[in-house]
Amino acid sequence: MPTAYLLLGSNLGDRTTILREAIDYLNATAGNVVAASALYETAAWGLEDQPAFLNQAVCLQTTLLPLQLLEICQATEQRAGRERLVRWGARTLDVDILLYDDLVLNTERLTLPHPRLPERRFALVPLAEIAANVVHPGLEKPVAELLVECADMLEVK
Ligand SMILES: Nc1nc2nc(S)n(CCO)c2c(=O)[nH]1
Repeated sequence: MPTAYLLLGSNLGDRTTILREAIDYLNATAGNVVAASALYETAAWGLEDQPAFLNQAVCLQTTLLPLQLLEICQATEQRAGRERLVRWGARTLDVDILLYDDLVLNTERLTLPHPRLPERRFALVPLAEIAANVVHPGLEKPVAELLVECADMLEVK
C-alpha cells in the first residue's frame, strides 16, 4: 500500500486541537495514520510577521492516488476553516504532501516531492523524527541528510 508523508501546520486558533482533529479526519477519509511526530513550534517562514506555527509530520498509508489525496488534504484544511487571504499568510490549517512513496510528479496542481522540502527545517525536523532514513526521490538522499544540509534556521519561540 502506498505511503505518504504529510506536514500539518497551524498558526491561528486552537492549534493543538486543530492538528489533532485533522489527523482524526485523515484517519477517517484517507487511510491509516501509522505514525505522527511531536508538535514543533516554529517561527513563520515566508511572511514572517505572523504568529508562530505548530508543525507536525504524519505517515499515512493510503490507497488514494496522489491527486485524490490532495483533494482530501484540501478538504481537511477547509473543515478547519482555512481561508486563503494572503499568500504565505496565517492559516488555521495547512496540510502539505511532502512525499508519496518514491513518486516524482510535476503537474500544475501537485509537485512531488514537495519542492520546498529541502529548504524548510520546519518540515524536515518533524519529518526526520518519523522518516529519517526515507530517501528523497530525485535528490537520492535520506531525510536525515537533507536536515543536516538545510541552512534554514529553526527558531523555536
Ligand atoms: N514555521 C512555519 N512557517 C510556515 N510558512 C508557511 S507558508 N507555512 C505553511 C506550510 O507551507 C509554514 C509552516 O507550516 N510552518
